[in-house]
Parts: sequence; C-alpha cells; structure tokens
Amino acid sequence: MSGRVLLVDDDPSMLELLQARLTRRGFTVTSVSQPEAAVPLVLEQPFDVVLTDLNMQGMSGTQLCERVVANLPDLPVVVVTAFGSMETAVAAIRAGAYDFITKPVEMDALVHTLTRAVQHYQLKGEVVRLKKVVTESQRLGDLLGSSPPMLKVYDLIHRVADSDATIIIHGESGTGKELVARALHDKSRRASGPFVAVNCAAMPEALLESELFGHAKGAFTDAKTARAGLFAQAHGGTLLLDEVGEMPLGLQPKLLRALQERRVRPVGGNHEVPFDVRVVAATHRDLEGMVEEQRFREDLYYRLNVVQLELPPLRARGGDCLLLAQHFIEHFAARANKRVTGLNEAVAERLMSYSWPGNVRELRNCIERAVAVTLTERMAVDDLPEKIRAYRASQVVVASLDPSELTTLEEVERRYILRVMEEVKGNKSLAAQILGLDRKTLYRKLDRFKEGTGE
Ligand SMILES: Nc1ncnc2c1ncn2[C@@H]1O[C@H](COP(=O)(O)OP(=O)(O)OP(=O)(O)O)[C@@H](O)[C@H]1O
Repeated sequence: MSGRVLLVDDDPSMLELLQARLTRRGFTVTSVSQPEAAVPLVLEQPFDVVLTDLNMQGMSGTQLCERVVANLPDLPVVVVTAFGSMETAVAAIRAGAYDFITKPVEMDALVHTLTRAVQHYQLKGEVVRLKKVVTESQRLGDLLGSSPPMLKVYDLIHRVADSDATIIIHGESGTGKELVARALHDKSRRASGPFVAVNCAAMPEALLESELFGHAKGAFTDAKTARAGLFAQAHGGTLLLDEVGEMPLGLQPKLLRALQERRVRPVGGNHEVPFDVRVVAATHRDLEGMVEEQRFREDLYYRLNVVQLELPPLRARGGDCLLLAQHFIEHFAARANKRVTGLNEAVAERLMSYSWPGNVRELRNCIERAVAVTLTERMAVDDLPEKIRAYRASQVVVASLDPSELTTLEEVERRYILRVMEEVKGNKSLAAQILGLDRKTLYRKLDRFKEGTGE
C-alpha cells in the first residue's frame, strides 16, 4: 500500500531518518521542518495523511492538527508524542488527530497506523464520490427521478441539448414537460440566453399571433407602441410552445413559415425580423391523430417533430413516486415550518398503488395538503386525500367481487391478504401493518392458506 505522506518535524535528523525509512516502505514522502509551512502545503498538494511531531518550535503539533482539520476535515493527521505523555496525546485527538504514536517510533507500528489512515482517507473519498454519483443520477436540473424510463429521458436530453433541432415533448398533463424544456435549455450552449415559455391554449388567435411575432405601432386599436414578440425576446435562447396542439389552425401556417425562414413579421409591420431561437414544443395530445383528423397541419407537425421526447406518466416511474414525495415533504415542511420529515410505510404503499392521473402535479398538491394537515413527524394515511386513501380498497373490492363469481368472505380475505403480500414483495411486517393484523395472526393465516393448497 502506498500513500502520500506529509512529514512535519523541526528536528532535521529525525526528519531525514523517518523520510528514508518510510520511503523504503513504499510511501511517497514530502518533509518540512517548519510547521508553519505545512498548512499552505496541504492546501496546494494532494496528501493522504499528515505525520507530525507534537513538540515543535513555532507551532505545536496540536495547533497544526487544528489548522489542518479546519481546512481539510477529512485529511487524517497522525501525531508523534513523547513516551508517557498521554495527556498531550489526548489533547491532539481532541484537536481532531486521527491517531497518535509514541516515541521511540517503532517502524512496523508506524507503517500500520499510516496505512490505516491512508486507507480511511481514500475510502472516504470514494464514498463521497459515490454519493455524488447517486444524487446526480437521481436528478437532472430540477427534474427528479431515477427510474429506468426517467434515466432514458435524461440520456436523450443530454444527447440533444446542444443541437438546435426542434423537439416535441409529449406526455400526460403534469408529467413535467416544462421542466424538461428548461433542462434542455440549461444543458445547452444557449443556457446563458433567455428561456421563454408561452401557453398556446391560453389566448385567442389574434392575441397569440401578436404575442409570438410582436406588433408594429398602430397595428390595432390598443397598439400604442411597437412591441417585440416572444420569438424576438427569446433571441439567443429557447422558446417553449406549450400546449402546441391547441395552436389555432389559422396561425399554424404563419408559425411554419417562421420556423422555416427563421424570421418573423410583426403584426402590422412591413419588414421581417430574424431570430436565433431553439424551439421546443410540448403537448399532451396525440398530434399524429390530430393530423389525421385534420385538426393539426401535417407540414407543421413534421417541422416540429424532428426529435420526439416521450415523458412517462408517474405511474410508470416505479419508486420515483416516493423519491418525489420525500422531496415535496421536505420542501413544504420547510415552507410551513412544520416538523414532518417523512412518511410511514402505509402511506408509501398507497402512493405506490394509486394511478396518479394528474401525475407529478397531483402528487405535489397531495403532499402539500398532507403536510398542512399532518400532526405527526411521519405522515400517516389519514393525512392523505380520501381519493387516494380509498383507491386500494375500491380496486380490490371490484377485483374480488366479480359478479359472475360471487364467493365467500373467507375467500375474499384470502385473496386480499395474498394480494397485499404480493404488493409488499413478501415483507410480512409491512403486510401485517397494512392489513391491521398482528404478525402472529398473519403468519397463522398464511400457514392456513398453504395447507389449503397442499404446499
Ligand atoms: N420529475 C420531476 N421532478 C420534480 N418536480 C416535478 C417533476 N415533474 C414535474 N414536477 C413538478 O410538477 C409540476 C407540474 O410540472 P409541469 O408544469 O412541468 O408539467 P407539464 O407536463 O408541463 O404539465 P401541463 O401539461 O399541465 O402543462 C410542477 O410543479 C413541477 O415542478
């Protein structure tokens, strides 16, 4: 095992001796005889451990230790103390030393201590690195989630962010289409330019036209001054056309022309203004179907649809639902100054089984409300809206009481218990909690089912 050691001792003969011996044992040693020089050195160069004498002129080993720890809390410091001076050794440990070794220095013991310190330091670095990888892979900008379909989305965002190709983001309402558009912008070379979003469903045709393309002074009654449109405002950046499926048919050829020619003509104006904008469109509609029904122009559809990014609904994102719930709990708890820090297993089970037709927006609202009403540190089922609390029960009753197959209560109970066991992947404690049974009773019932099947 090798490691980079910074050796500090104001006794030059000791310094030389230790340097030679440690080098022979495979360490890379840098030595300094002035303790004041050690702190700037650890800040400049990478070391795995500092080995310092305790009694030195100018600065004691304890003081040195304090300074190193204050600057680099993870870098281990090993101090060498005089034989029998336990008190100073303890003071050094209090000052943050990793370990101490007493004089006369026994080489095997020293090598052992240094090796442990180096390993400890390198492992710590690895854990920090891993943690970073995990958190970075769980999100992209403000987009949270680490399920396979979301990782695919992140991958596509990374791949296409830097091109100027038009993108259509397709996903159900509340899936985070606007966040994806922002992430595309933030990862692109246009990130320092503006990000402008417009909801194409929010206004009538004439207004949307002047919003997008701008208008000249006097173009209509209220146009007292000329106004630049959103294409001009987004110059150098990204323009999100949200709800593009709702774009009025009359306006569609004008948008197509603008996209083809990269210039717009303000309403009432007589010359065109060029723009440099990356266009991202978003919709929850089936645009292809709309094209077939002639409710959306085919040529515009193909112009927009250079890259298609499909954003999965929340119910297809597995455990992301819990990751997002935890994130929203922390967000709303901090805002409302409440002590709620998480949720219990029964809530987790409900959140995972609900279908979330309103997707992440619905989950966000549900958690905001639950944080407001909860009285406990871990959110409980009673804090959830009735619709979500009742969801599981109604599903199961329907599933079990197929009118063509009316059955006994005992059979309904059996099916329900097995269904819960399946949902919690065999975790009996969690199943017992959900079912409101004690564990022994659940075990007894499960054994009885097994007997029934002859297993
Ligand atoms: N993956 C995510 N991580 C964190 N927050 C998210 C995520 N997806 C959505 N949200 C949040 O959910 C809410 C809805 O997201 P957004 O407005 O981007 O959805 P949308 O798909 O554009 O909806 P609509 O189609 O209704 O316009 C926002 O508050 C957003 O911050």
